[in-house]
Amino acid sequence: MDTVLPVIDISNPTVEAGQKLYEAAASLGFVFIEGSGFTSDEVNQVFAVSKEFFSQSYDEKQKFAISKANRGYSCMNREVLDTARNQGDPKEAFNFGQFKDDKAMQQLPQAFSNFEQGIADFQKKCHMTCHKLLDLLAVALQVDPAQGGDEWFSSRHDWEKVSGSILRLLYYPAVSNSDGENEIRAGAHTDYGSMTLLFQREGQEGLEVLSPATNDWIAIPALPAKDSKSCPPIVVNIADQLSFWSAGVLKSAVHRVRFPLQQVRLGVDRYSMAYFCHPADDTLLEPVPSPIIQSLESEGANAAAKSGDKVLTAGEHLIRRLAATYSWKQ
Ligand SMILES: O=C(O)CCC(=O)C(=O)O
Ligand SMILES: [Fe+2]
Repeated sequence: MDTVLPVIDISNPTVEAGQKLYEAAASLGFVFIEGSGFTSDEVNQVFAVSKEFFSQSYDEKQKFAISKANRGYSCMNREVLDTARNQGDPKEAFNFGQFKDDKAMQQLPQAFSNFEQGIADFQKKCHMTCHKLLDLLAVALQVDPAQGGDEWFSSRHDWEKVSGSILRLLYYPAVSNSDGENEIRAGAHTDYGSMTLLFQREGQEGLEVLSPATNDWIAIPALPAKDSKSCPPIVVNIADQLSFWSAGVLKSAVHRVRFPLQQVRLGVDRYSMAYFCHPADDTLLEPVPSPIIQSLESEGANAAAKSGDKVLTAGEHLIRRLAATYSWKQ
């Protein structure tokens, strides 16, 4: 399929699929994947409970207000993704932290506690999809087999270990003013972790990526599913920690959400879901043993290692970023 982004079938994770993923990750940093194994039913069920939750009153939702651990409900205008704009995003979100033995480690509103197993399964499947993508990237980057090879990245994203990984449900209410087209729904930002999976719905577009080559905003479509059983292609983007780690070889692209004119006219809401995959908190963001990455001595983790500075862990890296977004004091 020809779209602004390549669509990579990962049902058969061949070296060619890995090469294609790597090329996309090293250029725009955004790509579509299909063949992930998610069914349309699985995805629709999570969208359904998301809608149920967000349709409740402010007071009801505020009972689960976001904690310093980055879990819970973030209300309209709470989050300032683009700190240069100094203006909150007109969107709502609910963050699920990690589950343990299929149980949430946070208090859940009823819309979600009624479907706890479904959310736990969905989150784990997201994480395992990221493992698959990380393995494909490690192959393409020729990571030294003696030091972990294909599993160099995924072994640092152990599902059982504590990490900043978050499943986030997002709700962007329709805008009523005619100038809505110019409204930014989620300010320009890069994501913080290793990579993000983004589930969108047809007819609710709005995601845009800044092209490093032309400095233009590229509208990302919401593609239809290839058959009635599978979910639509999922957007994957590289995030800051993987970019830093790979000495900038993999690109963490700036993106934002606005409402295209057509959506404003129709008055549609946008619902999306993002899985932010992070390394385990205690992972050292040290140089990757890849011949492609090692030569870049003045970048990211390579430069930090060379300067003799303390090597940051993924957990420390994340705390710095969250403090900026939510104006927390460190
Ligand atoms: O809702 C979207 O499409 C994107 C959201 C996003 O980029 C984020 O929450 O980091
Ligand atoms: Fe994002």
